Amino acid sequence: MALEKVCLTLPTRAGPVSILRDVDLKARSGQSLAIVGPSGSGKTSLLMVMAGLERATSGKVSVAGHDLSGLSEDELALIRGAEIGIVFQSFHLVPTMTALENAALPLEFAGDRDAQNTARALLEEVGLGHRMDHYPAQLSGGEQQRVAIARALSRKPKLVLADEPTGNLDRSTGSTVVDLLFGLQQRRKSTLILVTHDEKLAEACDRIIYMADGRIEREREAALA
Ligand SMILES: Nc1ncnc2c1ncn2[C@@H]1O[C@H](COP(=O)(O)OP(=O)(O)OP(=O)(O)O)[C@@H](O)[C@H]1O
Repeated sequence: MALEKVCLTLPTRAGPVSILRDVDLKARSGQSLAIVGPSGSGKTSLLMVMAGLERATSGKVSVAGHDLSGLSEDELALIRGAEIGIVFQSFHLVPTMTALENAALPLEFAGDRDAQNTARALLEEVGLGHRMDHYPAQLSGGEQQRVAIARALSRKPKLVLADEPTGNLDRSTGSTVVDLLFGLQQRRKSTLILVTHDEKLAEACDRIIYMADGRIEREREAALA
């Protein structure tokens, strides 16, 4: 994943607002990065640009060797599905689908005939073998987040983006979810980029990126790296 001189300017009633300014960032496969910074500093916007959910106004965004800037919406959607896994704070599961159906969804979309079996194996891997046929409302927050992680990682994406993945969870459930996320990321050698306000979680990543006012202010290696 590489960002070169990425700027994001969005129109508002009060005129254009500069959200990201000249952001340069590179992350290798197998690396984990924490994006930290005050509220409104542009962390989520940065994640959205990396995910191709928001188009950079200028600069270059590359994911798994693809330059996202020149792509059509359809091409972007294909690359997002194949190369990028996204985990949100609020789990975004489909309420009318079971854990298994939710986890299998990206694989079904990709036409994978083995979708159900792969999803079943993934749910076992995240410790939910006994909850496959439960609906999201019948699962705890930590269990729902584990389904969301299984779903995000089902197509073995090279880039995993997580926005406050433990934000809605208590400390102990949060740390189970984090261990799982890091474990899967390391086994798959994917790049993990997460936005967090949790210092402990940031220190568990390889690098910590500090954002302020739409810019990368500084970065350092994490203490535990
Ligand atoms: N669609 C939009 N239109 C205009 N301004 C926006 C839009 N989305 C975000 N912003 C502004 O961009 C800035 C960065 O927002 P962003 O959500 O990326 O910050 P953040 O660092 O993730 O904040 P938080 O920690 O509170 O989630 C904020 O000032 C926000 O008000």
